[in-house]
Parts: sequence; C-alpha cells; structure tokens
Amino acid sequence: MAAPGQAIDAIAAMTASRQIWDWQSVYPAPAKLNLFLHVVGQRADGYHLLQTLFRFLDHGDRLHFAPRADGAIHLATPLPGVPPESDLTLRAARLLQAASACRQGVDISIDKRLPMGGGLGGGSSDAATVLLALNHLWKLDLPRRQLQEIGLQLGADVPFFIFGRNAFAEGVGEALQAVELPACGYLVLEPPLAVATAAIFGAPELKRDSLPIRAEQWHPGFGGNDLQTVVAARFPVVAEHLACLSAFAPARMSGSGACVFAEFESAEQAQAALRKIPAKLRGWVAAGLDEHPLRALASG
Ligand SMILES: C[C@](O)(CO)[C@H](O)COP(=O)(O)OP(=O)(O)OC[C@H]1O[C@@H](n2ccc(N)nc2=O)[C@H](O)[C@@H]1O
Ligand SMILES: Nc1ncnc2c1ncn2[C@@H]1O[C@H](COP(=O)(O)OP(=O)(O)OP(=O)(O)O)[C@@H](O)[C@H]1O
Repeated sequence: MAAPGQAIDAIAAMTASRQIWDWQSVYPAPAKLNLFLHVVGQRADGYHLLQTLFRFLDHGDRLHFAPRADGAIHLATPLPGVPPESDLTLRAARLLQAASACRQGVDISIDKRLPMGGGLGGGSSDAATVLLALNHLWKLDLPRRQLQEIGLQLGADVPFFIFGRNAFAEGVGEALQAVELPACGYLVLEPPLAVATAAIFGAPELKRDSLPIRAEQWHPGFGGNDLQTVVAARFPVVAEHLACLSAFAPARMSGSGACVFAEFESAEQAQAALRKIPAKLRGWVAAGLDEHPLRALASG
C-alpha cells in the first residue's frame, strides 16, 4: 500500500453541517493546489507577477486555540526547524492583535499534516486560519478585506485562503476573482524534499514571460506551471514523481513544489490510481472543495 494519508480528509464533512465555532472547535487549514501557474512578469521589488488558479482541497492541517487571560500569544506545538518567532501562525496572531488593539491572548496548537515546502500552501493556510478563527473568537469582526491585507504581510498565498473561494489570481496572488469549479478528486504525491520558494523564483533559468490571459479564458487543463521546469531539473526526484503520476492522468506540480498532483473525475478514481502507485511513494487523495470551511468567519 502506498503510505499514510490515503483516507479522504474529513474537513468538508466536519464543516458541512452548521457547526458552531467556539474555543473547543478544531479549526481546519486546508491545502491549496495551483491548477496552473504562469509567471507573467516581475515587479521592481523583485516579486514575480503571476497568473494562477487556486483550488481548495479537503485535506490539510488542523489548529486549536485556547484563550489566555494574560494577553500573551504562545505556540504550544513548535514545528521542527521553525523558530516559534518565525512561525506564520504566531506572526499572524500578533499582527491581528496589533491591528485591532486587542488585549486578549491565545495558546495555538497545530496538528501538522501538510508537508513544509510542499507547494500546498500549508504555512499560509495555517496563518489564514489563525486570522479567521481569532477574528471570530476574539469577537473583532474585522472585514475580510482587512484580514486579507494583514495576511499579505505574511505571504503571497495568505489572501487567497482568507478570500475563501476557489479563484483566478493575479498580481503576486492577491488580486482574486472567484471561479466555480466542478467536483473532482485529486491524487497528490509528496516527493521527500522541501523546496525553498525564494530559490525557485530567483532561478536565472525561470521563464518569466508567459502571456497573460483573461480570467474567462481559463478552462480545465489550461496552461502549465512555469516553476515546475526549474524544480524538476534541479530535483530529479520531483521529475520521477511527475513521470509516475503521468501514467494515470496529466500530472503537474503545485506552487513552487515539491508536491505533484493529477485530477480525476471522482475521489474514487483517484483512490484507484493511488492503489497502483509504487508503495515507496507517499501519496494521498483529496476532494476539491468549493470554498474554505471557515469562510463564514469573516464578513464581506
Ligand atoms: C508559488 C506560490 O505558492 C503560488 O501560489 C506563491 O506565489 C508563493 O507564496 P508564498 O509561499 O506565500 O511565498 P512568500 O512567502 O510570499 O514568498 C517567498 C519568496 O518567494 C519569492 N516570490 C514569492 C511570490 C511571488 N509572487 N514572487 C516571488 O518572487 C520572493 O523571493 C519571496 O521572498
Ligand atoms: N505554520 C507553518 N507551517 C509551515 N511552514 C511554516 C510555518 N510557519 C513558518 N513556516 C516556514 O514557511 C516555509 C514554507 O512553508 P509552506 O509549508 O507554507 O510551504 P509551501 O507549501 O511551499 O508554500 P507555498 O505553496 O505557499 O509556496 C517553511 O519551510 C517554514 O520555514
């Protein structure tokens, strides 16, 4: 059998019912896929201008929050290799506290399931979940737009997670238009390495002149991932995972890698493909979601 994580995550099931979100709840931080990702230019500050199609997955990290009366913000579950002060969850909570002049504190716990440096937006999603959850738990009622602005200070992917709908994105990923996507299943493979996003964007060989399209021109299967060429050439294990997945359906890398994915009509079909993948490769199946399970926690 191909390694853990095969069961479809229960994020959608957990949140489909009218859940009352409170301090006892487990707050999901779903993964995203970039169904395509084109680099269409570069800003004066070095950041790259992108066009991408973001999709939420029914699989991700889970966070828990406990109130603190002393106003401190504390991470109860530091991640290996990430000093707590740099953890995006802690930084998100501090930014929110400062922006709202809030005097409440919190203990944050993360059940980390998404690979770090995997291109699935794990850290960004954790940060967005902190902003959405604490906006609700601290009763701040900041509008979605303001949470997105705070999120952008933490990373280019964070505004999408707060926006909360599958989206065609431009700019560095902050200019978002909602897109309706069909239900489908994804098989995701996790090559055993963490890719440093900055190094891939900084690669001299990166193609930076893909032709921009209008959002309406996007269709399933459109385009490719411009970062994939760089990552697959530098890390042969990523190319191997892409080749393996391509035997079942067109395969692509998400974000700056290392994870690769293929789309199927249903999660069952994706599971059938997963059963045929060599057992030494780590992979799992997830359903595409229509929206972020916590979308209702911000207004606007
Ligand atoms: C590759 C994507 O995941 C696609 O969704 C995102 O563009 C990356 O988003 P992210 O992980 O939130 O990345 P950030 O933490 O904002 O940026 C990491 C580094 O990647 C480079 N970077 C990032 C995004 C971008 N549009 N252009 C860049 O050149 C910058 O050097 C930046 O310092
Ligand atoms: N809560 C967090 N979870 C994961 N990584 C974090 C977190 N806080 C800080 N980081 C740092 O951010 C880096 C990128 O992590 P992340 O898992 O978001 O990468 P990614 O999936 O490649 O993201 P993207 O798709 O946005 O490029 C990690 O290597 C780690 O150093």
